[in-house]
Amino acid sequence: MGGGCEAINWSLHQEARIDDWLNFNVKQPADPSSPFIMLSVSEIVSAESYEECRTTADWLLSNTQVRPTVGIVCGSGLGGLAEKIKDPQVFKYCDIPNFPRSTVHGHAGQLVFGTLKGKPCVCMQGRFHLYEGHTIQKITLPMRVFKLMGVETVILTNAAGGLNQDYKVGDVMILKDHINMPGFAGINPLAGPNDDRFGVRFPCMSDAYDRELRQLAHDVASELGYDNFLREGVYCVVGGPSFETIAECRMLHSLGADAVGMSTVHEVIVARHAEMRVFALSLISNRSVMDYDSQEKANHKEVLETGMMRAEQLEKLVSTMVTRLEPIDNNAF
Ligand SMILES: O=P(O)(O)O[C@@H]1C[C@H](O)[C@@H](CO)O1
Ligand SMILES: Nc1nc2[nH]cnc2c(=O)[nH]1
Repeated sequence: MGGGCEAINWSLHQEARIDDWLNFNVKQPADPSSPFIMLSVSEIVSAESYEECRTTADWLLSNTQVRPTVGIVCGSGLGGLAEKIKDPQVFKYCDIPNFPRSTVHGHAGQLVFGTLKGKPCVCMQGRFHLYEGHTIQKITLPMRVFKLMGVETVILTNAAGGLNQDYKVGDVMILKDHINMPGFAGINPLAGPNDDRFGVRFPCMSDAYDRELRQLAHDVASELGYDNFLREGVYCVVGGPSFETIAECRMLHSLGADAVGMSTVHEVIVARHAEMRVFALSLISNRSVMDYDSQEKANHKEVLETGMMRAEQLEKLVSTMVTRLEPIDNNAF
């Protein structure tokens, strides 16, 4: 087997069958006014291409003087962090070229540029999820836009169910690792042709959650007196939007997951592919139901309420961490 990409020698018969498939599956709608615009295979393959991300980054950079080095993603009910940004410049997602729309209650749907304790940053007040119907490339497009704008460190927050029975509602879990359940079925933001301008074909994920940033979080939390509700564990992402069954919670916990959510991991994979540093935390907004006799029921209202209850401490923790972030020394080896 040659070292490089082996040219595929399609037979005439195979090429004919591919043409048939393309004609059948990606033909233009019969009725031109049809709302269902069929994408050609090349458009599907190139969706959220480098050029699209570059267009979005250039549009944003031409509309703000801020040159962010830190990118923050606010999860459900955690958008208050963006309110702490000084001299904010706000862009609604619907006004940003190629950006999807936020549709989930508790996700404002705007990008906020400014400074956090003097550090230039950009904050997503609301994120995108697979269950909203967005493609996995679309929900992770902001990560690539962050990279192209010069962001070096991303801080991701989310609300998650507590699988670990020691966890209480309101605890904050630093992510030390993740389990990408959709990934086992091939739902991975890096699937498809790799664009080397973003990163390598097979990026390592065993170091996804920056050890120094995790230690910084522990140090800051101790200084702030947050040790009593600070945890560190494994986050498992599922597709949603339905919450887990009892059997699913028990399975995920037996697999080593401490918390379960519906986001974050896809963003982490793309951020690490682009070699940005990653720190992520989960607000444990509800305890996953593990017992068939339990009366508890996971619900989004509780998720948002817990976010409001813990918002102030989370904002203080993250903003203090941002103050202490050191620029990445690109000459370090
Ligand atoms: O964006 P995050 O992961 O914080 O949102 C969580 C997961 C679901 O989207 C929602 C369920 O309540 O909260
Ligand atoms: N999948 C999932 N996501 C959540 N987000 C907040 N709570 C939960 C939960 O219990 N399960």
